[in-house]
This record gives sequence, C-alpha cells and structure tokens, in this order.
Amino acid sequence: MDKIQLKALAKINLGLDVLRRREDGYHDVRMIMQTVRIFDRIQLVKQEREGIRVRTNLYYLPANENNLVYKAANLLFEEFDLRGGISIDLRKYIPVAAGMAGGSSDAAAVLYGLNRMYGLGLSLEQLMERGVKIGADVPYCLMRGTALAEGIGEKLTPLPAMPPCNILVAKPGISVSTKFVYENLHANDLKPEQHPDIDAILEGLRHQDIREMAEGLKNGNVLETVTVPAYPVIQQIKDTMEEQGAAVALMSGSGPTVFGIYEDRMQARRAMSAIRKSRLAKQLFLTTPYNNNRRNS
Ligand SMILES: C[C@@](CO)(OP(=O)(O)O)[C@H](O)COP(=O)(O)OP(=O)(O)OC[C@H]1O[C@@H](n2ccc(N)nc2=O)[C@H](O)[C@@H]1O
Ligand SMILES: Nc1ncnc2c1ncn2[C@@H]1O[C@H](COP(=O)(O)OP(=O)(O)O)[C@@H](O)[C@H]1O
Repeated sequence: MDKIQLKALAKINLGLDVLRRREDGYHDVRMIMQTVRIFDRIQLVKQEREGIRVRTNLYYLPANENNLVYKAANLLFEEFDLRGGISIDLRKYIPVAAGMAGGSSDAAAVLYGLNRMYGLGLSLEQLMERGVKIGADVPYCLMRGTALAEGIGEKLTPLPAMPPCNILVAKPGISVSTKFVYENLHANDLKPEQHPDIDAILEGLRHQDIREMAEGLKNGNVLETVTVPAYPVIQQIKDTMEEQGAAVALMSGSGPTVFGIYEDRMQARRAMSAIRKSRLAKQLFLTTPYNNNRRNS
C-alpha cells in the first residue's frame, strides 16, 4: 500500500474533572470523552526520498517537526527504521487550540495509517502506548467512541454510546492553550463543591437519558473555573445556547469551544442561526455523536 486517506475525528468532553496535580506537573483527570463527526482529512503517500514532509491548508500551523503529525510519523519511522520517506497532506477543519483534540486526533490517524501502510502489526493497545508519548489525548483518539478517561487521560474504559442527539459546536475567535488552563487551575486547592459529579453523568449515560446526563453536565467541566472568568464570551455562548433550548451547554476540554446538546434538530438549527447572528462564534458546526468503531480510511 503506497497511499492512504484518513479521517481524524474531533472530540468533546461530556464532563471533565481534575482530581489532583501530580509531581511531574501533569494532572490526574476523570472525564467522559465523546467523538463527534467533525474531522480533518489526512493523506499519507510513500516517497522514495527519505524524510517526513508535511503540508497543511492552514498557514499558521507548523509544517515541520512541531506538527503533531510529524511527531507521530517520526516515532514509528525511528522505532521501526522505516525506509524511504512519507508525505503528509493535512486538511484541517477541526478548530485549532480549541479543546477538541484536533492535533491529537491527527497524530492518532497518522499512527493508525502508518501501521497499516507498512504492515507493522501493532495492535490498538500497542498504538495507544506509543500515542501517549505524543499527547495525553492521543490514546483516546485512537480508540474513539464514548469512553471514561482517567490517569492523565490515557486510562480508558469504553462506555455505552451517547444516545443520538444534535450537538452545536461554537468556537469563539480566541485561542486558549491547554497548558495555561491547567497551570491556572490550582487543582489541589479546589473545594469539593467545585468538582463536577462525573458519576451522575455516567448514570445518565447508562440510562441512555439525555435529560439526566444534561442535569449532571451543568458545571460539568472544572476547567471552566479558569476560562470563564478570563473569557466572558464563553459564558455568553453557553447562555445563548441554553436560551435557545439546549438541554445543556458546556465548554469542551480546555476550551474555548462550547457545545450545546439538542434533542430536536429544528431547535438546534434555530440555535445555530441565533449564535451566527450574535457573532459570538468564529466557527460554528452542527454535528452528531460518532460511535461506529469501524475505521474509515
Ligand atoms: C484538556 C484536555 C481534555 O480532554 O483536552 P484539550 O482541551 O487539550 O482538547 C486534555 O486533558 C489535554 O490533553 P492533551 O492536549 O493531549 O495534553 P498534552 O498535549 O499531553 O499536554 C498539554 C499540556 O496540558 C497539561 N496537561 C495535560 C493533560 C493532563 N492530564 N494534565 C496536564 O497538566 C500538560 O502539562 C501540558 O503542558
Ligand atoms: N496537526 C495539528 N493540528 C492542530 N494543532 C497542531 C497540530 N500540530 C501541532 N499543533 C499545535 O498544537 C496546538 C494545539 O492544538 P489542538 O490539538 O488544536 O488543541 P486542543 O488540544 O486544545 O484541541 C496548536 O496551537 C498548534 O500550534
């Protein structure tokens, strides 16, 4: 196989709690991950000439060793002493530095794609062990679907699929770095009432009850305690989505992207128009949960 086309899917966090700051500076988390149907497209083509070449449609992203797709390819090229080179064409649609794991998902797709193209024979678990060296969310991006993530995000337990629903995703025109958010959380000083009730969300998921999940998701992301005071636009988007009939609206990951869950498609469409008119968001998507574990390549 000389060529492969991949889709790298984005995620949202259906609840995110940070338990403690660890000695190594990372944080132990407890969060529910959900893949959504927003994706980047990646094409890998084998080259005779040695080296990893990256091209992307976004001028402001690194097209060198700092791109996570480069890091993923480099990891497997070095470990398996692969011959020749590879060109990576990355078409980005997932908002960048947004809390949607775009870069991590791109890296996951490259690990998956190279494993197939070069017949490396690595299992999903073996790919995940390599993925965590690139980023805490990469193992989850390899697994996809609905999952509980613990440890730094790499300890994964599959969960019942999120019930079908409509998810409105709005990214304001600001970028927030994950590092900044974790550093400003002061996780070890959080009061018990500041921690979201992840178990309540899990119960809602087990009952396949969006309303029950939504109840648990109010204040379901502890990282909002850092970003909402710093960026009022996040709260404004949440309020607008809820005024427009969302069961709940929550920031995803380290933000600043906000998602709203709508049971009714028409209502979600109306909410999308309202957010568009408000000009609170720079990027706006109406999407659905992804739970098919078949890889699309
Ligand atoms: C917040 C979350 C929630 O899903 O997602 P995003 O907002 O990035 O999408 C993740 O925990 C982000 O995972 P990821 O973005 O892969 O993290 P990494 O690249 O490994 O680390 C970026 C920075 O975040 C901090 N970090 C990350 C994960 C973690 N459990 N504890 C941390 O303290 C690290 O100190 C690092 O400086
Ligand atoms: N393939 C990539 N896609 C997006 N960002 C990338 C990529 N490779 C490296 N980066 C860098 O990683 C940073 C955060 O990436 P991203 O995964 O989009 O954020 P988040 O983890 O918040 O979802 C960006 O600022 C960018 O410079």
